[in-house]
Amino acid sequence: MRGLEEPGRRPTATPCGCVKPALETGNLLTEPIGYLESCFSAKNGTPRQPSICSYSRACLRIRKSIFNNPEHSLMGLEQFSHVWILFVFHKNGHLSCKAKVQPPRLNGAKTGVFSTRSPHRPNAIGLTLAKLEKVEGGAIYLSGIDMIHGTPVLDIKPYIAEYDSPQNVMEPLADFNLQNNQHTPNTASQSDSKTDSCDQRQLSVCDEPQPHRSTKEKPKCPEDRTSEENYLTHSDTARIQQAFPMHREIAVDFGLESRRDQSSSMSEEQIGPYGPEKSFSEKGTDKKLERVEGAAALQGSRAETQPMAPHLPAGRADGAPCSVVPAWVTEAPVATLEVRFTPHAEMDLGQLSSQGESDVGQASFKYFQSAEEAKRAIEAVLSADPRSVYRRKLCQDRLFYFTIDIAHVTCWFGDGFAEVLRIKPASEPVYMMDPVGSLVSLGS
Ligand SMILES: C[S@@+](CC[C@H](N)C(=O)[O-])C[C@H]1O[C@@H](n2cnc3c(N)ncnc32)[C@H](O)[C@@H]1O
Repeated sequence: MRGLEEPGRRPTATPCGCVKPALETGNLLTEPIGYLESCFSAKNGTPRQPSICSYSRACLRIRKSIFNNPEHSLMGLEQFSHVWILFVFHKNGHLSCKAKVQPPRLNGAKTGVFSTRSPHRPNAIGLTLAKLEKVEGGAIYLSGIDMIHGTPVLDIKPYIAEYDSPQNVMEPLADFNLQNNQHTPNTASQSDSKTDSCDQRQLSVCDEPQPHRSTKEKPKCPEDRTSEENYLTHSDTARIQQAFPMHREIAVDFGLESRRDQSSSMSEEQIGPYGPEKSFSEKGTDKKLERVEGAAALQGSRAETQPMAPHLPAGRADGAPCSVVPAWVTEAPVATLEVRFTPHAEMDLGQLSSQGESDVGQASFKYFQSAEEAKRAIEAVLSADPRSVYRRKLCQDRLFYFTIDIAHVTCWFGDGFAEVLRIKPASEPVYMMDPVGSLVSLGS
């Protein structure tokens, strides 16, 4: 921002020599308002976005150390159907990130971290739009979440479509140049053909991101980028999607000009959902993905996102779009998987749900209301293919495990399907503890 000094990470002195308070420099010392009790105990199997599994449930109790009467802080919230949850990606493993990441949907292609929902960002803050099931005393109950158990929550804000959804905003679109019936979106930045060695990584471990360059370090490599404009005409409009809370999308083909010359295929690669790793281009092109146009171009040994045909949501009365996302956001890199349960797994699930009724001391589901709901949740998680791209490509035959509620699920993946083999009680139910001295320091 022009005119504003980059505060860096040091306290800033005013002309009179006083040190500015941390708040003014943006070096906020946060204190979680609570720790999420979630049906997902670990990152593995946790949906990548809240829309994937509407049965994913969680509870958040406001800590008494924040408000003596936590219920006072939630007064009125029950009148909202959805809430924004701001939280810390506390299980990132490290406090560092890279300028470019490889989101799963880009199949190994890189894009700027700020154009993604990657957990690995300069301030490890997540933002989830969740359904507010109920408010009870000093606690809220949520569904459709993508956070793991124990996630420190920083804030809750009501979702207000009138403010939060561009379809309700009456101002002219700032992100588009509407000239001669052409939209010029702010396209993803495109690196030139030089290789940014900062971003070259070795593909060496399964599911774990490699150590990243600390954000405290100055970038060692110049970020040489040229931006390229991408034009869509109204008449060429390709897809309409309407953005509602919880991602109800309506996609309508409107046949737009795609830049086939630049972006005929997508690649897929990752370690962990966002681990920037060896690009898929190094391993050849996945035919299945070629249908996804305009999302990522593969250049030599690396893949970068290219300017692409954005998806236009249903427009306003004047025909202008309300919001735009690049095609890679809405085009799934792999088809939705069919989910099967072996008879053994079905039996396991039945036993698990009835355990609470018969066995003293054994808990039945904590977040699901029935075995049927648990089954639907497992189906939702698996049909979205929760594996990292690394696993998808290089560990195809390995069993995949995840824990949801009290169920420890073992499955395997075949061509176009996932099959649940076993469902056992999770060995360690996770109990919540309210850690003492749980200040999370941001930006310092
Ligand atoms: C891609 S992020 C998106 C989160 C949020 N909807 C957003 O856009 O900021 C969701 C993934 O983050 C990971 N995750 C969830 N809670 C986490 C936590 N507390 N610490 C680290 N990673 C977490 C899980 O692997 C999950 O699939």
